[in-house]
Amino acid sequence: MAPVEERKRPASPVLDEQSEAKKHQDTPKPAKAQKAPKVNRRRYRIKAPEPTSPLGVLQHEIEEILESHGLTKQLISNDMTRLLNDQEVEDRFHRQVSGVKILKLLSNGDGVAVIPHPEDESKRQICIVPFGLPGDVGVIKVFKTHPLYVESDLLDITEKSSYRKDELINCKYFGKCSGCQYQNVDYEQQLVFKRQTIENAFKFFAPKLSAANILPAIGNTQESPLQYTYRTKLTPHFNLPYRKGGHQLEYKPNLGFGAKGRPTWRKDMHIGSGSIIDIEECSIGTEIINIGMKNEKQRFERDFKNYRKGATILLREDTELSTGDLTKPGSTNEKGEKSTIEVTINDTKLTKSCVTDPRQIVTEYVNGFRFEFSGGEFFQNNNSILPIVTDYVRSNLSIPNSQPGEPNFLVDAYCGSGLFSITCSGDVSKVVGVEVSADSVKFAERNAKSNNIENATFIVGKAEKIFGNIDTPADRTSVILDPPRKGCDDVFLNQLSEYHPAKIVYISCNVHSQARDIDWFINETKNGGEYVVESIKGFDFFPQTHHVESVAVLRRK
Ligand SMILES: C[S@@+](CC[C@H](N)C(=O)[O-])C[C@H]1O[C@@H](n2cnc3c(N)ncnc32)[C@H](O)[C@@H]1O
Repeated sequence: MAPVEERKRPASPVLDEQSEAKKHQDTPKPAKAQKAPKVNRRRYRIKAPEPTSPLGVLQHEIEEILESHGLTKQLISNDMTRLLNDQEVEDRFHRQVSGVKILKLLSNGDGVAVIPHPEDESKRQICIVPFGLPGDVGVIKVFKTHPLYVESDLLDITEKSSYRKDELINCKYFGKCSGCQYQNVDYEQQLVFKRQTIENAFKFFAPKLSAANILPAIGNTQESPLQYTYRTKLTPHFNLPYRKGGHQLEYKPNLGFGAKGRPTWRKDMHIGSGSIIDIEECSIGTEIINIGMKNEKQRFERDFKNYRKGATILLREDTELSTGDLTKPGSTNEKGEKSTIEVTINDTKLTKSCVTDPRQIVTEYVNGFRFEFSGGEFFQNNNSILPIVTDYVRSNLSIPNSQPGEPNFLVDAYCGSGLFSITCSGDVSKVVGVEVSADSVKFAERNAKSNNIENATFIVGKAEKIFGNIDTPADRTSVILDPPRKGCDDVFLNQLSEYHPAKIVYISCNVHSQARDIDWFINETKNGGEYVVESIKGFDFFPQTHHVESVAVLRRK
């Protein structure tokens, strides 16, 4: 293959907030009169966030709010060095405010409001209010200040949003646990919020495609068949305080999930105020995962004194045919017996158990295919939606204007243990999967074999290197991309463009990096301009949370 032109995306834009804060740090020092005692002034350290990380996305969302309220960055910027060095200023800033109206939702599911500045009547603050819904009016407490926004806890709701249906809440920890954001929103409305998240992602991160008005309308978000009890993996964790001399801990630390501040708006909720909430059960986890949680919690109550530092506990659902190997280790109850449950799906009896060892082999069934993978490696977490997603991806691989009998090929970049390679193998002549984890490739090969798939091969390596090994004709090849949250890098996108496949199906758990990659691929790579974005559609892998998976289909014009 000819050498690929190395074009690079520009580095992260320098944040205005950085220069703003730097300005405050650089204020001239007063002229030396007499030697004053040295005061150690604390400086605000600024890290430029990765543009498509939650903090990077927030920069765009703040800009949009400012624009819609006729505000400028100067009107909302906070002098962080003063705040860090003057207790009085800090007290003024960290305060209770009433009558705060939530204006909109951020892509991370938090509400956002504009509140008065505590020092200057002409200024305002952008205030993030977790668990606030657009239209809610309430009392908040500001507890942390940043250069361009403040964080708060929702203390009370005085006027309810029309979206708010608190009677739908299914979990006693909702409203404090950082896991779910939307339990009190109709499921149909959750799907609408997620479509809006994708629309915003393309507006913010695909500015050229948006300005050219050539993106398709974002499709309706595909619902998940299960809206609770769907998560096949949970990872509760605990922290241990530092103990001088390694003294044993006398009290049991909380084991569960992170708390989202200290909100008090749910008057029927009485749980402690630690940074980790002690969780007994999680309503989005599957039944066997919750049984595993109960077992591991009991074990932790007995063993916590033996731990020297905090840890995360793996809970991963394992599904075996009831006639299969049931001797595998799994979470055990207090009598030392392995916990299992029996379910029947389409007349097939299955036994479910909960794996806690990251090195143990886990089994899952998707669309009649059997998958094995290491408990600690990546596998999708909502089994109920996987048949729908894999069918959708498969149906979008077909090459336009194909004649009957013409061969077609599939390259599955970032293939993991072969989920898409295997479920889509029936429709193509040959599949090549590539994956950086040698362990996952080992399982992809094993999964192809155990499912009697003979047209799939797998390569251990970086997706960026794959095109040197691909010999299938590009105009008969579709490429699946399913990268981690950070998306694809420039080297990969340049190579993909050079290879010039007939179809690209880009699956992503971070719609922001997906939008950025598609904009860059089409506008900045050699052959990118020859592609059209055929469709973009969200899939709700994580009901009750703000997360959305997005599938974008690109084809050569
Ligand atoms: C979101 S997962 C998708 C896996 C698979 N498609 C599935 O659905 O099960 C992303 C995968 O990309 C792999 N990965 C990360 N960086 C990579 C790279 N540079 N080249 C190839 N694979 C990579 C990870 O190990 C992980 O298995």
